[in-house]
Amino acid sequence: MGGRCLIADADPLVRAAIRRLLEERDWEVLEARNSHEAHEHLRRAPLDAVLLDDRLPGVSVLELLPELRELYPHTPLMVLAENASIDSAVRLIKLGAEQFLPKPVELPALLRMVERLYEARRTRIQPEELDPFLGTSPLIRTLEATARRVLDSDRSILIQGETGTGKGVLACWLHSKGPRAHEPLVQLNCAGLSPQFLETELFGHERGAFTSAVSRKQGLLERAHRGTVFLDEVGDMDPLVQPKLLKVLEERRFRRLGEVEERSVDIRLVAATHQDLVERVRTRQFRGDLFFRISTLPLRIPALRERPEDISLLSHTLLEQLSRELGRPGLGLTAQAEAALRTYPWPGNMRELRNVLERAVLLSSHPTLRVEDLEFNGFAIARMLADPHEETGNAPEPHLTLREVERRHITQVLEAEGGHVGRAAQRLGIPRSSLYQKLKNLGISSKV
Ligand SMILES: Nc1ncnc2c1ncn2[C@@H]1O[C@H](COP(=O)(O)OP(=O)(O)OP(=O)(O)O)[C@@H](O)[C@H]1O
Repeated sequence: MGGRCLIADADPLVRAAIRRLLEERDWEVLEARNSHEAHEHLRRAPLDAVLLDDRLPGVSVLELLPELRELYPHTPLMVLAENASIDSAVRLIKLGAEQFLPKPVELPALLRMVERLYEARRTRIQPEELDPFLGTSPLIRTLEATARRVLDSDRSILIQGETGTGKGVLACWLHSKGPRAHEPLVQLNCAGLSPQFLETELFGHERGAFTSAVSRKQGLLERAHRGTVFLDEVGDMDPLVQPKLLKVLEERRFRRLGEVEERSVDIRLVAATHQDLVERVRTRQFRGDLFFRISTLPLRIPALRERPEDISLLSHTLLEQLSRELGRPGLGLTAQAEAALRTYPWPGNMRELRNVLERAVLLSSHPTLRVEDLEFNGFAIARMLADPHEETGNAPEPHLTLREVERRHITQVLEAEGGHVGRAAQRLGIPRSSLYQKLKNLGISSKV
């Protein structure tokens, strides 16, 4: 028995083809031609899957995804993407897409993906059950030791790490293992929020505090009383709101908007950012006093490429979780697939690793995932290994010509930089013009 699926795509032929496919499997299908209609359907009744065209008329999918993710956190959102690059795919996933499928859509792959994600919802492991310290590398061992030391303190914690390293997972762990575990954990992502929205979310407001404040609203701080507030992307917090947060941390008091009386509150702050906050303080985008207040207990999560020795263990653990969730227990990896996973630089870190494995579990039908199954949106990891039948890892490959080594290295760096030639040139330490010359000579396309 299927669930209810919304197809949001302007093309009637695409909608009709997907409708036919899903209805044959007993799904109830709804259609939307633009973002407005998609919102309408979502508002009316719960859905088990949403397929969104990345060029849906109306609001851009980059704005629509975070909105839908926030409003309907448990609905699987899948994007049908035309010409998606690694960069844009990482962005889509980060914004809340569960998966994406390149267009033109392969219908059997789509069906498998929708049905398996639907099944997986029932058995999904909750964030507080995830172990943020998987691995044996000195970097991750040190992180665990430091995190355990700061667990019982009431001081604010600042988690720093690149996108997708698991800052949210670590924040959940800190809450669920600490003394406030039985109190609420309230989360807010500060990125891109206007000062007024951020203020009303954090502090709440009284009725009539501003034109649209038709009723009173309790803020997140009040909801988190005695518990933990997790502020993600704190580096993006609007400078107008920063002094108000500082006051809460220093005095444990705040005011709802439009209220005269102050309220007292007892919270522990866990803040996270992927930005260099010292630099933001230097450029006056972040207040120095707030930085000192929140950074007494800093925790830095290493990027995956800083701890390649952990990737095999991480891959097996994630694969074990995913294959259970997706109803394919016991899936393994070939040695070549494992080598490819170790070789890839993972710009999207744990999120990307999880996504590549999830995609492979969803789409492959082999009991052991092969290097050919590890595909990141048109960029098959297999291509990184010139000869997919040969065992490779981080070890040097003396049989390669200098030209081949150069070609592979440039391709890898370019892919890690999402196809951005300027950034790749910088990383390779050569002028951009020289990199263009090399791309031409070596026959590498800059479009990844
Ligand atoms: N230790 C882990 N075990 C299993 N999955 C993990 C782990 N760490 C991270 N993930 C997965 O990676 C994804 C990203 O994690 P999370 O949101 O915590 O990262 P983040 O660093 O906060 O990302 P962002 O910078 O985008 O806010 C999630 O899907 C999460 O389930």
